[in-house]
This record gives sequence, C-alpha cells and structure tokens, in this order.
Amino acid sequence: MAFDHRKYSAFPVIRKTDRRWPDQVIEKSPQWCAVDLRDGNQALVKPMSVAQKQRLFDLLVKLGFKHIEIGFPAASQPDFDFCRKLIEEDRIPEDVTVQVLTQARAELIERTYEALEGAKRAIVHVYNSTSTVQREQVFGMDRDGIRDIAVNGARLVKAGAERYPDTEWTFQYSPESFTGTELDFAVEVVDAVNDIWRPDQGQPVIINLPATVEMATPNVFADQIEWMCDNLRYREHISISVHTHNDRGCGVAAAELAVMAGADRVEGTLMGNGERTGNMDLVTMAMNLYSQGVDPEVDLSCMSEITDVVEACTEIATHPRHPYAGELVFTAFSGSHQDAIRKCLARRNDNDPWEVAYLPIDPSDLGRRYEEVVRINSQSGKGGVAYVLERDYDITLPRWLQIEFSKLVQREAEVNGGEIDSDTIHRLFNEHYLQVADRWRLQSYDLHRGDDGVQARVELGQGDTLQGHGLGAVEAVAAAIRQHYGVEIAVEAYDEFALSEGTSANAMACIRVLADGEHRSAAALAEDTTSATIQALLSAVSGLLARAAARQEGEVAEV
Ligand SMILES: CC(=O)SCCNC(=O)CCNC(=O)[C@H](O)C(C)(C)COP(=O)(O)OP(=O)(O)OC[C@H]1O[C@@H](n2cnc3c(N)ncnc32)[C@H](O)[C@@H]1OP(=O)(O)O
Ligand SMILES: CC(C)C(=O)C(=O)O
Ligand SMILES: [Mg+2]
Repeated sequence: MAFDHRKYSAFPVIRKTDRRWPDQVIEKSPQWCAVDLRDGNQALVKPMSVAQKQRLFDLLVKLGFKHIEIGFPAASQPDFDFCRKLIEEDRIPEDVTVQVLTQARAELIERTYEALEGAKRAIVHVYNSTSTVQREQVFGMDRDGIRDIAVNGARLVKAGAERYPDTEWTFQYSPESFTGTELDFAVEVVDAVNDIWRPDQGQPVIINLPATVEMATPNVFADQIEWMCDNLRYREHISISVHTHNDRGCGVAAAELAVMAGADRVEGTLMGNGERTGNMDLVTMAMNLYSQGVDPEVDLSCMSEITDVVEACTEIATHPRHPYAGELVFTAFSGSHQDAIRKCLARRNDNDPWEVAYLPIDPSDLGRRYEEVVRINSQSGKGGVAYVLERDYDITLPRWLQIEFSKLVQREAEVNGGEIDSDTIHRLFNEHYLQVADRWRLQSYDLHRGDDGVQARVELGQGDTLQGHGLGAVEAVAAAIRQHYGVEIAVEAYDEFALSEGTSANAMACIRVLADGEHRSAAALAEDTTSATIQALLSAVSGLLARAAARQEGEVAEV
C-alpha cells in the first residue's frame, strides 16, 4: 500500500505540569534576526549573487532589522566575498549586527573569522545536530560524541574571537534539529557550550533553539521552549532565540507560542523563504504583532517594495494570498463581506481604533489602496457595487436602485465569467440609467406654484413642450407626460441627493416608474435637484416608450 499512515508515529507527548505559556500575552516585540541571506539563500535554486545579497541586506536595514545573518562565509566564495564587502566598504550601520553561520569544524571556524576580520561587532553562530536521528544515522555517535562536537566548536569559536580582540563578539549556538532532540540532552549540550563561553562572566551569548524540522503542533514547541528556559543553566545571562520552519504550516504559530513560552529572539525570513516549506515568516509575525497593537519595531509600510525586492532576489513569486503581502489579501469579492466592509468604512472616523469587519488591518498602513478592497465578480452583491460607484464616481444609489442595478451587474459578471472592473460598472450605470436621447433632454422648465398645486411647463431637446398640473412638481410633470404622450405613469420610488463639491453636477435624482405594468428606473445628474428629478422622470418614460416601440417591432431588449 503506497499511502499508509502506519509508516509514521506520533510525536511523544511532553509531560508538563507547570505549563505557564498558555496564559501569556505578547506585549512587546522579540529581538528579530533576519536569516534571508543565509537560511533563505541556502534553499534557493539559484543562490543569490553578491549584488542580490547587497540589495536584500539594504532592504533589511531599511526595515529596521538589527540582527542580520548574512551568510555562511566558510561555505562559498560569494558568501565570503559579501561579508568582506560589507566590512571593507563600511556598509554595516552602527546599530546593526551581522551574524554568520558555521559548522563546529576547525577549518570552517577559522575561515569564518577571516571573513569577519575588521568588523566592529558580529555574531558567530555555530551549530551541530543533536537529534536522535542525526546522532544515530548521520553522525553514528552517542550523546557524548555529539556533545563533544558542540564543546569543541564552542572552544574553537572562543579561541577565534580571542585572535580578533578589536571586534565585539557575540557567540551563538544552535543544537540543530532541536525539535527531534531529547530535552534533557539538549540542556546537557547547551550547558556544556555555556560552560566554555561563560555568559555569566560577560560574554554575550545567544542560544538558538531551532525547529529545524517542524515535527509537532506549535503547543509542543512552546512546551519544549518553556522547559528549556526553566532548566538551562545561565538562563538569566543568555538570550533565548527560536528559529522555526514551516513543515506543518505552523512556523509563525510556533514562534509566537515560543515567545509566550519565554523566547527573547526570533529568527526568520521576509515572506518565509527557506528550506523545504520555508522559514518562519517575519512579515507575518511582525504584522500579527502590529495588528494586536504591539509595536513590531520594524517598519513594513513599504510592502510592495518588500515583495519586489524579495521576488527579485529569490526568484520566487509572492502568493496572492500571502498574509499581509499578497495581491488579494485586502480584497473582498463576496457580497456579504463587501457589504460589511462598506458599512464599517462609512461609519469610521479618521482617528477611530481600527474595527472593520473582514479587514484585520488597515490596508493603507501597508501602502495599499482602498480601491483594492472591493472588487466585483459574480459572487458580489449590491453593497459592493454601490461601494464602487460611491468610491470611484461619487454616485450614491438609493437602496432600491442598488438592488436593481446589482442584478444587472451580476448578469454581466455571469456572462463575462470574471471580474467586472470599476469602469465597466460605471459604463453599465450610464447606459442603463443616465443616458438619454437628445429629444428627451430637458432644456428648460417652469413650475408655477398656486393654491391648488403646481403647474408645470417643460421644454425638451427637439422643441417638444409639455404642460401639466399636479399637487407637487413630480406629479405635475407626470401629468404633462400623460397629456402629451398618453402614458399613465405612477412613481414607485424616488430619491434625490446633493453631490459633493468638486463634481460637475450639483444634484442627482433616481426614479422608478410604473406604466402599463412595466417598471423602468432612471437617474439624472443636473445643476439642481428639480432639474435632476424632471430629467430622471423623462428618461424613465423615454426608456418605457423605447421598449414599447421595440416590442412592437418584435425585438424586446429585456432590461
Ligand atoms: C539546518 C541548517 O540549515 S544547517 C546549515 C546548512 N547549510 C549548509 O549546509 C550550506 C552550506 N554548506 C556547505 O556549503 C557545505 O556543507 C560545507 C562547505 C559547509 C561543508 O562541505 P563538505 O565538508 O564538503 O561536506 P558536507 O557538508 O557534506 O560535510 C559533512 C561532514 O561534516 C560533518 N558535519 C556536518 N555538520 C556539522 C556540524 N555542524 N559540525 C561539525 N561537523 C559537521 C558531517 O558529519 C560530515 O562529516 P564526514 O565527512 O566525516 O562524514
Ligand atoms: C542552523 C540552524 C539554526 C538552522 O537553520 C536550522 O536548524 O533550521
Ligand atoms: Mg533553518
């Protein structure tokens, strides 16, 4: 059998009776370390050139990352050269510390220090694998043998630093494959490393606990981190870092729970590029904090620049649904979402706290436009269509016309099969409601109000003059139409609006009439509300008459 779950076994439960992390709340940003130029780079089909590394480094600096792992200089010439370039060209800002990775092997550690010569400050990150699988199957060693690799590496790192006393050194150790390592052994190895480095005597030390492979649910990782924090010697003198991968799709969740469990520092990459399913995504985690009102201490407001640079350097496209960064993440197509967004945005004042349904953060914080928030296809409803007309054309529709017009847009979307853009919606609105033949265009009107109502005189485009009497203006014009064209009309719905300043017309009217069992709606823009109302009425009647004429000719265009 090819697909057989019995091949796998469950991750062993961590028995913990003093679990505290579930009650913690993240109230401050962890120290970030961006590892795009090392872990991200080592996972690329085409590792970055020096120029690409420089571009990504500059972006990370601009965004505010203070710890940046720039490569594995002993592994490849471009990594070595990039490290030298940053140092020799003095490209590392005063408040940024570069970090480099090395295995716990003498020749690699020596080369690493050569790469860092002349740096003002740097983090030397040494690792060796500690998990059961790696011990037994890769290294063929017992626990003591593996601990000795770590201790030897720690000694070599310390000795290397002593050869370059002008640099401020921080040492970092990772028990690689930590998630597959028995906790008591992980503590034993880390304590042995720290016994060499002595963080209690002033040596800055970072202990990085990686989910090299994500092997269990994020709560298990949090348990592992809390347990380590409780049991490591020198805890108060070291910074605990976590470095999660996304094998089960929970790299961000695991890092967040790890911070709740006591981690001080988080390693990851912009947009989560990295080995296999990727590293922890710094953009997502930082934005998650931001959306909870916590300052992430990096500025991601230039999101399109971030995606452009990451795509150019990694040659990996951004998924349109990528949290916070994807092209579609602030867009609602579905009707009920659009309706809710429109209502929330309409009620919102500029300085109100952000509480908008379906939008966890304000798109404008990331340089995104509100134009993207509502896009129309066959899944959309009246709220969305109305929102687009309001937003892009300052046209406010009454509810009854929203309902009617959205059906028309829906039909167009179904025929077209895709998205209906704002221009098309406006064109449909013009064609169906605003457009009117010249002969039906209002030239002038005169309304004379007397004790018994209003006497209307209306002059049309090609010289037709209509006259009628009614209780109000609308009724008087309706009577004029009846007398002139023999059409009995009843006004079913009617709304007028003043338009905002800056638009060419000052008023808009929308009307829906019934004549001979037929409904017809129309709208009109004009200098004043009375002109708009009379024009809308004339346009509706013209539509009815055109339809009747077409029916007579046997070519009814259903609207
Ligand atoms: C989880 C992570 O991301 S870890 C980082 C992984 N990143 C990379 O590997 C990218 C850069 N690496 C490289 O370019 C190469 O692996 C190099 C240049 C560092 C080393 O290359 P090589 O020595 O030719 O080969 P290779 O990596 O296969 O070496 C494996 C040997 O190192 C040993 N080794 C592997 N990791 C470590 C370590 N962290 N500490 C000490 N020894 C180690 C292995 O046991 C193996 O030993 P063996 O030769 O006695 O069997
Ligand atoms: C080198 C280490 C920290 C690593 O990248 C990992 O374990 O995933
Ligand atoms: Mg990694």
